[in-house]
Amino acid sequence: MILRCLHAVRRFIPHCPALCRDAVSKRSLVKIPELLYSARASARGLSKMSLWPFSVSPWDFSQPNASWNAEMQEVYDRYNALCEVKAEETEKKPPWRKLPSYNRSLKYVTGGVYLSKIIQSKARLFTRNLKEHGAAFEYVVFMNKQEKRCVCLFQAGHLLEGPPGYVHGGAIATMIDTVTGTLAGYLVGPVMTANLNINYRSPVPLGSVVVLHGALDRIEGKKVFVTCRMTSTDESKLHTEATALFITVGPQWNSFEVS
Ligand SMILES: CCCCCCCCCC(=O)SCCNC(=O)CCNC(=O)[C@H](O)C(C)(C)COP(=O)(O)OP(=O)(O)OC[C@H]1O[C@@H](n2cnc3c(N)ncnc32)[C@H](O)[C@@H]1OP(=O)(O)O
Repeated sequence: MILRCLHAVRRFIPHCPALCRDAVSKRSLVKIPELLYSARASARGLSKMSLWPFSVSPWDFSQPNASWNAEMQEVYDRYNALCEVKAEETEKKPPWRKLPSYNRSLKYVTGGVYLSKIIQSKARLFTRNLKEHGAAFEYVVFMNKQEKRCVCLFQAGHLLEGPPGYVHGGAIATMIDTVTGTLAGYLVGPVMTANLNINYRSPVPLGSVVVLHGALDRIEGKKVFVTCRMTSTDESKLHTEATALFITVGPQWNSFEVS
C-alpha cells in the first residue's frame, strides 16, 4: 500500500524521481518514514516554486537519523538541551543554537565565475553529498555566538577510511575546515580559508564519535584567526589540534563588528 502511494507520488511529483527510485528499489521499511517525510517536503517544495532561485526541498542534515549511534545521540541531546536554556539573569535568547545544515541552500550561487547549468544544478556541499545516512560525514554544529565558539559532534562513517580502521586525515581536515569556517562565517559573514594548520595527535577510529571545539582567536582587519581541537566526547583524548586563517570576502568586510 505504502509502495503504491510512493508510485503515485512519483507520477504526480516529477521533482522527486530519485526519492521514489530509492523507495521502490530498496523496499526498505526502515526508510519509509524518512521517505514519506521527504515526499511531503517535495510536495511542499512545489508550492515554493515561486521563491526561485531558492532550493525547493531543503533537507536539514543536522537532524538525528537512524545511523547515529548511542553516543552521538547522547551528546546531541546534551547540547540540544542547552539550546533551550535561556541566560538566567537576562532571560535573553539561549546562548547555544543548533545550526541547520543543507547540501545546497541557494541554487545558483557561483561565486562570480561562469558555471554551466548542469554543474550548478548538480553542485552539492562536499560534506553533505551522500544520500546514505551514516556512510561519511554525520555531524551537527552548535554555535555559541556570545562566547564566539562552537562545538561540532562528528560521527565518522565507513567511507572515510584512511589507514585501516581509522579516519582519513583529509576527512579530518575537511571537518576542521568546515567547523572553523562555519564559526568564522557565522561571526563575520562570507570567508575563504587562507591557511589551515593541523597537528594530528591520535588517530580517530572509524565509526567513532568525536567533538570538534572551534573558537575565535582574534580578528585583524580582513583576517579571522580560529582555533580547533578535536577530542573524544568526554574530552579525555586529544585527536587533533588546528589553527585556521580565514579572509573575509565581499564588500562588508570592513564594516562588521564582533562584540
Ligand atoms: C554552509 C556551510 C559552510 C561550510 C563552511 C566551509 C568552509 C570552507 C571554506 C573553504 O574551504 S574555502 C576553499 C579553500 N580556500 C580557497 O580556495 C582560498 C583561495 N585563496 C584566495 O581566494 C585568496 O588567496 C584569499 C581570499 C584567501 C585571500 O585573498 P585576498 O586578495 O582577499 O587577500 P590579500 O592578498 O589582500 O591578503 C589579505 C591579508 O591576508 C593575508 N593572507 C592572505 N593569504 C594568506 C595566507 N595563505 N597565509 C597567511 N596570510 C595570508 C595577507 O598577507 C594580508 O595580510 P595583511 O592585511 O596583514 O597584509
